[in-house]
Amino acid sequence: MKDTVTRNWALLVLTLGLMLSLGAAWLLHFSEQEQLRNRFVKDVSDRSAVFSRELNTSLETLYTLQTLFIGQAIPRLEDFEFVASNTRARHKDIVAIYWVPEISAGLRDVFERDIATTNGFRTFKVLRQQPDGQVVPSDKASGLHRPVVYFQGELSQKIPLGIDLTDNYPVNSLLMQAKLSGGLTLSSGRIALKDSLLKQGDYHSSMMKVALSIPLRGYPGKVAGYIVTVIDLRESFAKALSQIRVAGIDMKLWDQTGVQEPMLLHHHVSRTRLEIDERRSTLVPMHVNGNRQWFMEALPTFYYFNNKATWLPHLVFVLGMSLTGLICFSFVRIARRNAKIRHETHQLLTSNQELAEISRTDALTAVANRRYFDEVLDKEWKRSLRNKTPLTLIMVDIDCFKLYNDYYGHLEGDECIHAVAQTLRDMMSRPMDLVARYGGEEFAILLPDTNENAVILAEQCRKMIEQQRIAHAASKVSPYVTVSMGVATVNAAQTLDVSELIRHADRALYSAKANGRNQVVRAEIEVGHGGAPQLLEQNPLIQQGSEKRER
Ligand SMILES: Nc1nc2c(ncn2[C@@H]2O[C@H](COP(=O)(O)OP(=O)(O)OP(=O)(O)O)[C@@H](O)[C@H]2O)c(=O)[nH]1
Repeated sequence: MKDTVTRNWALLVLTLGLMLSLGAAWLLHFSEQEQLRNRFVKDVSDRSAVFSRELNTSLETLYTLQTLFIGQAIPRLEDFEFVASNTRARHKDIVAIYWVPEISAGLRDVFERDIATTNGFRTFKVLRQQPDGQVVPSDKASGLHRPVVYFQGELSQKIPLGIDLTDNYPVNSLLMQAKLSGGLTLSSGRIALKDSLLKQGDYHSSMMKVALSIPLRGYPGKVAGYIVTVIDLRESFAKALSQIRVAGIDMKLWDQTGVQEPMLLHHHVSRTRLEIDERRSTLVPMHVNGNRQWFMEALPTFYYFNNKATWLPHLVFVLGMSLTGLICFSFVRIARRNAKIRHETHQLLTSNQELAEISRTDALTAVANRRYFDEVLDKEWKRSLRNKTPLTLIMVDIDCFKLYNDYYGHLEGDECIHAVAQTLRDMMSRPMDLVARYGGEEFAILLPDTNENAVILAEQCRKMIEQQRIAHAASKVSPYVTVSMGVATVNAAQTLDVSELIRHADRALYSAKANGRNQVVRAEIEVGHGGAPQLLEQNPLIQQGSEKRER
């Protein structure tokens, strides 16, 4: 029972410990992840801000090219190249710059001549691309021309000078939007100028490009123009990211202007090149000039979070479980120690009981010894006094026992004493009746709450012993072992001493002996006015044994 309680308590402590440890570890992990998440959003916002700033700075520098057209309608190639190459030197993400004037077909000849004259060219022609890919001088009679006149940039971006961009739909629409907005205008998505024009060449599809235009005014005859640039977003990213060292995040730049499907402009792959944790991606709006809605999508790799997560939640869990284990262990140890103490106490109690039993038992006869008899007599006497109940004492003595010893020897004598004691004990039916060895071959029987009728029991005992037929060849009374008994019954009184009871029972026994042994004699006692008991007569009313001998 106690073991089950201990086990249940230990289980309860274990369960609570497990729950608390798990809870604490989970809370810690959760708050740590929350912190990492916030840090991630901050990192992404920082990147997006730096990237926007870098790109805007590059775009804004294009306004400087407008200075070329102050005070003159057609700048010289030399001047254009100087300003454009300086701009590109400062902004590595600008890979090419074009000047694209807008002229009416009627003014084409004048314009071609002015370009040639301004730059000392032998000739300059506005070109158009035929369906077979061949480039020929334009023969358009009406409408507008938007030819590429000056170019500064990487050769991979170079297209034939003079080519009319009105034939190129995506670029042409970009120029018209720029004209409408009157400011910086970003193209929708990527436009590969050269591919669109020639459908051949050394264009690198991995290069992400964005076109920008600035409307220009001033040419006689209401001619406007544009500056178109090609921006390598990879460079813009690289430049921006070099300022913020955050590893483990993939970035995607999306254009979501108007209602169109989001268009992927650029995908920056993290240097770690590890697996992406899509669930934690986040979108950040970009603030880039050019009338477009761009978004930065940040996709963290598992590395980003795992690398920053600490071992603290694990440590808390392990420590919690260790503490729980320690408590359980101590609990079980204490319980075991208690069980051991309980067991030892029980053993001690049993031993004490055994010792007490031994201390009050006569070793030869296994009935109560004299010491215990005295103890019980005292208690019963007091009880008799309290309850006003009679108390009877029977003194028993084996007849002619000296002769028995002499005849059979002491060992046989011991056995005889043992047999008589057992017979007397077996005759007692009530648990409170006590048979004790009073000394030598003499016994005392204490019968609480018993009146003079005790002589009947005494006589039955006497008979029973005689009927045992224990041979006693030397006896003067009978061929078998017999006993004489003296019975005394009193009602305890304050004035009476317990020794009186013994004395009267002794005297009655003496009478039984004197009267010929093998008989029961009852002491007649009366308490006088002075309180002293008096033995009125010793009544040998119980007949002697049937087989008598000469004394
Ligand atoms: N074997 C044995 N003998 C004992 C023991 N205790 C006392 N005796 C003997 O019991 C005898 C008692 O004898 P007595 O008191 O003279 O009386 P008795 O011979 O029985 O004669 P009556 O009592 O007059 O019938 C003595 O010889 C004791 O030695 C004992 O434990 N074992």
